Amino acid sequence: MGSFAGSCEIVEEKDEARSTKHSGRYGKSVLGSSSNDLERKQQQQQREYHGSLEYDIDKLFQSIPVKPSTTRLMTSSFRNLETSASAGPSRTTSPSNRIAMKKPGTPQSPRVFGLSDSVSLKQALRDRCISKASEMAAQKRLSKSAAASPRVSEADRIKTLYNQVSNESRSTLLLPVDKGKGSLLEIPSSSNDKPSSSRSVPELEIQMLHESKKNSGSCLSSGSGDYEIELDQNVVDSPSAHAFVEEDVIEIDKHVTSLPSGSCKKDDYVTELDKKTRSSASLETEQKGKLDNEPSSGTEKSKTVRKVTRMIPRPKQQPKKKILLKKKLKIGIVSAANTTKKDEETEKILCQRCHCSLKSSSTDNQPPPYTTSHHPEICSDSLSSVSNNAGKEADGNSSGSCTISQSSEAEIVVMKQDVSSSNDSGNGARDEKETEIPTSSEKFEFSLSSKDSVGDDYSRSTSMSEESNLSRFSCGNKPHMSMDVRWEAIKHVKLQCGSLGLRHFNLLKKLGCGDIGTVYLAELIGTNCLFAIKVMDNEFLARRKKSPRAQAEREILKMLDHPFLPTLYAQFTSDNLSCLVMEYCPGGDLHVLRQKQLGRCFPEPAARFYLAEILLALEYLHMLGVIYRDLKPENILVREDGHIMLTDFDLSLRCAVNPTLLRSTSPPGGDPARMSGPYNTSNCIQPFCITEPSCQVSCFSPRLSSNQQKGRKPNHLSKTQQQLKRSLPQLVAEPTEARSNSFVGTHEYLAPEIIKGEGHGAAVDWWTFGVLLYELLYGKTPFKGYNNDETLANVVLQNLKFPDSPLVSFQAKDLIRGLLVKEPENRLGSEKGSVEIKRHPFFEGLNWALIRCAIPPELPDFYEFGGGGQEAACSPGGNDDRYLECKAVGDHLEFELF
Ligand SMILES: Nc1ncnc2c1ncn2[C@@H]1O[C@H](COP(=O)(O)OP(=O)(O)OP(=O)(O)O)[C@@H](O)[C@H]1O
Repeated sequence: MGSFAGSCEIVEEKDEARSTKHSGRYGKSVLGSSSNDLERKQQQQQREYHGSLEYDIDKLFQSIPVKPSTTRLMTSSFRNLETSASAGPSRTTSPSNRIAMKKPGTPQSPRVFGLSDSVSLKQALRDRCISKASEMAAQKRLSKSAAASPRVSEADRIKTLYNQVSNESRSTLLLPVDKGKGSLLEIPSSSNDKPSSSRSVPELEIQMLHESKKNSGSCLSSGSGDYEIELDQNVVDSPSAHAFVEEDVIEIDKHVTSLPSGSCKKDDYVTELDKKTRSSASLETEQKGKLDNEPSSGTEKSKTVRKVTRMIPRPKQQPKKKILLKKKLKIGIVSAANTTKKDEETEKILCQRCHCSLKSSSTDNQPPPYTTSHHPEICSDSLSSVSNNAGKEADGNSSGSCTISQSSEAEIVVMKQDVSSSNDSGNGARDEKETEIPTSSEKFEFSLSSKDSVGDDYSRSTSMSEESNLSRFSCGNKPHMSMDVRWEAIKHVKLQCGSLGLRHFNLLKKLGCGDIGTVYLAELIGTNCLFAIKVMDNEFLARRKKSPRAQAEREILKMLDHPFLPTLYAQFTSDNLSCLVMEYCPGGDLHVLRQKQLGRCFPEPAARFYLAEILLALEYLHMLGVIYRDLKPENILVREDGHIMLTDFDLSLRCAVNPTLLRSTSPPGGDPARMSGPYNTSNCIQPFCITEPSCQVSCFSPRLSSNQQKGRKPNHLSKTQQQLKRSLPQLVAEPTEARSNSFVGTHEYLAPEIIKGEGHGAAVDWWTFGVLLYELLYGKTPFKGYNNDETLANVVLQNLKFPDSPLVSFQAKDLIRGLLVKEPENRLGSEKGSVEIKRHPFFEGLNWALIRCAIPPELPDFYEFGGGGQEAACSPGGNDDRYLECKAVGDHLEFELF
């Protein structure tokens, strides 16, 4: 047993007391204590010890020769370690290291050894084990490293093993908790302290990293530099762990490469990571502060590190957190390196605008969805639809500029939207064989019947771009019919057969024959879906110069998406026959239906219902820049559900329109003088006479039942209500500027300005609207003569007269008067269109927005399977003039039987 002094030197102060205590216990012979008691005790202990197993082992161990040089080296090595540990920041000893150093002197050890026998039994055993393990590790390393020294001392092996143990413990236990502290302990600050075998790899890495830092450009910011600091630290700390990191980095690199360069997510990701990694990197920078001064290139470094770390084996345990962070860092670096400034700007904009949907918006060339912000929003349901469609046209075909101006009479904002129609840009791409372009006009082409339509000039008509129409059309993008199974049926056939043709239909019945074509009831084969197919002979049309009319109709049909207008499901050309596949209306037309009414005229509520729906359809058409010009009962079809559908657009005029949202305090209808007749007086004797003008009635005002009306004052709304109603915005979508000199229409329905050839505009539709109301109520048109000429003369010259029977309300007659004003500029509706007419007392209380939900007038049970043709005219029918009207009262709906 020798001196214990050597051991005591490496014991920390804290344990010194214990050492002293132990040395007192075991070191008397060494120190030469003279206490008898103590000697006795020691002798007693020695006796006990000599008889113990430990003593035997100790003896056995002593018989093993220990090379003094090796022992000295070990001691000096420990000393060096201790010295280096106390020399600077890198000397911070890890807890695991401390335990290993202290073990030889711990109280558990029954023996201490002098310098010659300078290790205890356990220490010696440990040394043997360590040596063995160290040897194995060193051999492994030496076999891989060409630079490894052939002469590896036992102390070096211990140190190497220690470093490995230290690294492993750090990577498994300490890394997540204490990244900074446990990092650089075992890395000697001086290369002199390192055995050549153990320092080769990390040092090489550090050197290379330094080099790469020096060589790197300035493409990475300081933030990026932070990432590299982290990377370096990793290399220095744990080469094996770094190897793992590097593998992931390689994967990540691939991943990053596959990311879209303009990815919003990527940008966000980087930004988010930036924050995290910068904070963590700066934390580490504070603690390490050795390798992080120089800016570096992440890309270059990655390459360098990759080179180095490929030699390093991958450990079994992987510090997950660290790696995760690394992944993020790498992504940040690569994406930052790959993203140009322009890209960044774009990404920012896109991110702000669409957030997560950047990818689709960047790759998708679809136009943005039409939103209410682009188009005026209006109170009426149908008007919303109108607005939406108008917007679509604007977006698809014109500049669609939205300007804000102020109306002369409106006190608030006016939103203007220019919807300038474009010229015909060709024919339907879906209609491959069709090559017609509207070129000619037809002048004064009268047909035999006074009710037949006449048409001429289409030179002024414009059409929407085929492309935009097709894009909507091909998608079946008709919101009001989006749930219709017929779309699916047609789509299915197209998918199966590639295209749609007449061969896919069974023509069941001829529904009617018009001026430009014949309409058939048809069933799509294999489905239960019925359609009305309008078949037009292209040769015939060309010969009769009616191709432009067919073209105009097709163009308009494509645009339509409204509950009271036909839905065009498909169009195609088969054997030089142009076919339009439309919605089928089994209820016949209003002309036929009127014939079936008692007295051949509709009761006023029914007429009011139909007129209201027609008004919405016309409003919509005007909004689209379509002047219908051919309103008559024959063109108003009745659907299965009793609601109407306005058809036949071959005489329609297309024009520019400026839908305007108005909020006006002036009385609706504008000039009160335009409210004609006794309407403004109090001396009317009509049953539903309203003695005081209540022009303020908006489309949302509740309608009172007849009984209620009788018992109430006409002006039943409070002042507040009236003001509120006045302040509701109005959509004005009247193409007031449109002009045509064409002689088009049906004799009895022709407006004076058309007959006089002075040029006409949208007001002609309001004239025809008046004639229609007259006919529905009285069973005949107001200016009908013995022949067409007399009819025309009457239209221009004759004053409006009302028959004595049937009895018609004052409001109805007043509306007719307002509409059948011979001067178009004074006609009701000529200034603001449907807005003026909707507010007429005839429609008072009608819920325009919900009219499509209202129960229509009861239909006579005359039609079976397309009884809307000529056959239907002869069919007997019922005459129940009662119908339910749906209206909003407060928050709920009320139904009222009329
Ligand atoms: N969707 C439909 N559903 C049911 N019947 C229809 C439909 N479309 C048209 N019809 C019927 O076919 C007949 C002729 O139709 P259409 O008005 O389209 O022909 P046209 O040649 O345009 O007539 P016009 O001479 O007025 O221009 C109509 O009288 C009507 O009864």
